[in-house]
Amino acid sequence: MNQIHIFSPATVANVSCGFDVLGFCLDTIGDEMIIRKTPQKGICISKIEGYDLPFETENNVAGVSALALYNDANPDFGFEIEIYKKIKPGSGIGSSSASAAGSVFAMNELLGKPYNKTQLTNFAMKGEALASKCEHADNLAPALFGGFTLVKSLAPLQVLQLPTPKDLYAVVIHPQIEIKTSESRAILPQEIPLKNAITQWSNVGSFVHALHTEDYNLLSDSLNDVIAEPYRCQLIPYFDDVKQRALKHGALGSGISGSGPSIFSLCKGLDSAEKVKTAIQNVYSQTSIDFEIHLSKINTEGIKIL
Ligand SMILES: Nc1ncnc2c1ncn2[C@@H]1O[C@H](COP(=O)(O)OP(=O)(O)O)[C@@H](O)[C@H]1O
Ligand SMILES: N[C@@H](CCOP(=O)(O)O)C(=O)O
Repeated sequence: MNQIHIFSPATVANVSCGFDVLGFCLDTIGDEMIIRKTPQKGICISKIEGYDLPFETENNVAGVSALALYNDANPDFGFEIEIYKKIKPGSGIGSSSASAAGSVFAMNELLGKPYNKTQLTNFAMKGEALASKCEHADNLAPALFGGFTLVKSLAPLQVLQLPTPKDLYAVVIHPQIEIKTSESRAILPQEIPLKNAITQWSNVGSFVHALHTEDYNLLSDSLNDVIAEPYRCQLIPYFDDVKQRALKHGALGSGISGSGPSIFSLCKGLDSAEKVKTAIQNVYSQTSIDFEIHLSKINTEGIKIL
């Protein structure tokens, strides 16, 4: 095989209670990428459609993660990358992660799969660090493993794949403003009160338990963030209105998707998700802010070969 065409999905990181550790994968929005072998050695980004992003390998997250794998594998040929970008950069639904995970997934396939998913996540973290100014894997892991994931540790990297309750749907609303992950991280305090830490780790534990037991009430009760949301919500216009409206119309819970500005809601069943979608899109319809809205099943497969 000399060429591969993939769908690299958008992802929701943090999931309220799991800052930098929890994430899940969407199936209705993602980038497409075509990666092919080239006789000349090295990594080259030959095409980018959709958004204006750097072509230089070392300035594009897809290129940086590709280089990390390439330098380790050291093949006697090169790779050319085409990116068809559908996820707006700075969206909070893992735009950079889709590119970083996509390039290493595709190269691994073309090399005959020498690396496992954890190793691919490690290479992709080098690319993600270019965008976020620090390494984190909570978008990469769900893109590469599918479903819900928990990043147990970064060094050594340990990713746990969590179960996905079968009736779970996500609604993600994306007001069309850009929030850079690096800037949204910079406003967070470096230290947190013990009281908040206790609340947060009890929520992460109970959220993971709820996924295992398909306990939607517990899941709903655990979707609470006392660490990042109080600071980041100020960057997102009408955040409280969206959250309250989603809850009122039956969402299990809502929160900031990744570093924002997207806002996710988790819902039990398609009917409920459709009601929540209608209710929250009315919030931004009454303002001058453009938005996109996505209703998605949880994508348990992750990146797909097209
Ligand atoms: N292939 C790429 N896809 C998306 N963003 C990229 C890519 N390469 C570099 N970037 C840069 O990464 C930043 C967007 O990443 P980030 O702030 O993490 O947004 P998101 O939350 O959508 O991933 C932008 O500054 C963008 O120029
Ligand atoms: N844990 C990170 C997740 C960033 O996600 P993104 O989709 O905004 O890149 C953070 O909260 O900073």
